[in-house]
Amino acid sequence: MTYIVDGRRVIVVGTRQSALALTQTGQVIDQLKALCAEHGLPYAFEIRKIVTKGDRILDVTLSKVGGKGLFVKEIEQALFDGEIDLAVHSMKDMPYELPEGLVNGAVPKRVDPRDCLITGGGAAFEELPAGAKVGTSSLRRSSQLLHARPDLVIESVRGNIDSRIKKLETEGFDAIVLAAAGMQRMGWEGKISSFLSEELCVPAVGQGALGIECREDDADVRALLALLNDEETALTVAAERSFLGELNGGCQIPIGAHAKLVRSGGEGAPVLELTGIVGSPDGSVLLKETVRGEDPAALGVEAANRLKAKGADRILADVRG
Ligand SMILES: NCc1[nH]cc(CCC(=O)O)c1CC(=O)O
Repeated sequence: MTYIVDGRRVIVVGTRQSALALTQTGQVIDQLKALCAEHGLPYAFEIRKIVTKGDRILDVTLSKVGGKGLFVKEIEQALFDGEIDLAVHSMKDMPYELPEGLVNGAVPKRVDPRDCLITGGGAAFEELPAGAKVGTSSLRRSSQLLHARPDLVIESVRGNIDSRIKKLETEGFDAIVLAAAGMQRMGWEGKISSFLSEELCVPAVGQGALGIECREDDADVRALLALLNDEETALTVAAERSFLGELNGGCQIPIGAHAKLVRSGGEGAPVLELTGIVGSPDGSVLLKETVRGEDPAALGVEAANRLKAKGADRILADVRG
């Protein structure tokens, strides 16, 4: 199955065709090439573009179709078929459970996890006029923004980040909410008007991080990817994903979580702090818990259980309908 050119194994990297997917895949390949040079590893890389079901129906309401894994199914099939050897995903779009035979080979260092606003005049959240029209299709964002500012009018805006930014003007929004990470990876930091603090708007699970999926039995690729893994990001993302798993969440559900290291592993085990939220889409209810501990999986479960004790299950059942 391995493909050799001039005595070097060619690692085929699968990607979706959106500008963001292509950009972040290219950035990961550049990092892998640098690691190969540094460690004297003989690999070459090739990109293979894959059109997923999610890309074909982007303009249909994703939440109605049941978005879970919509962007990853074809990519996983290509991994199983040996058509590709690894795939770079935005962590927040990666399903909680990977199929048997595939693993997340690396969690590279996370970039900015916050959400940000793109506005016409560069306004901060607090400066948005009363009744401002804010574009987001994320129930997590609408819940938290309406909780802070019930006067806002939230309207859905879909598509890739470039088309969402265009809709700021063409559809008369006062602001569009996007993940800062996507803007940063595209080199569009300059278009960010202001950031939403992690206290005001708890980010999506894994926001700002990537995951790199590969075959469990591909020893070459796993050894290479291990060099790209960032321990701090892997730990914090593990806590956030444990929280999401315990609440049975997908990406169309008003759940957010953000973990950070509050004591590095210098003396003893690293200590994590995890904040999780579950909210109603209209912002009338916003449940939040912050917990600290050493075990990421246990921390996610603890935060989820505390929210369940406050009624999170009922909110989620209402959203799921
Ligand atoms: N749901 C779409 C998506 N998936 C990943 C990112 C980029 C940010 C990231 O990698 O966390 C975005 C865009 C956005 O939410 O604005």
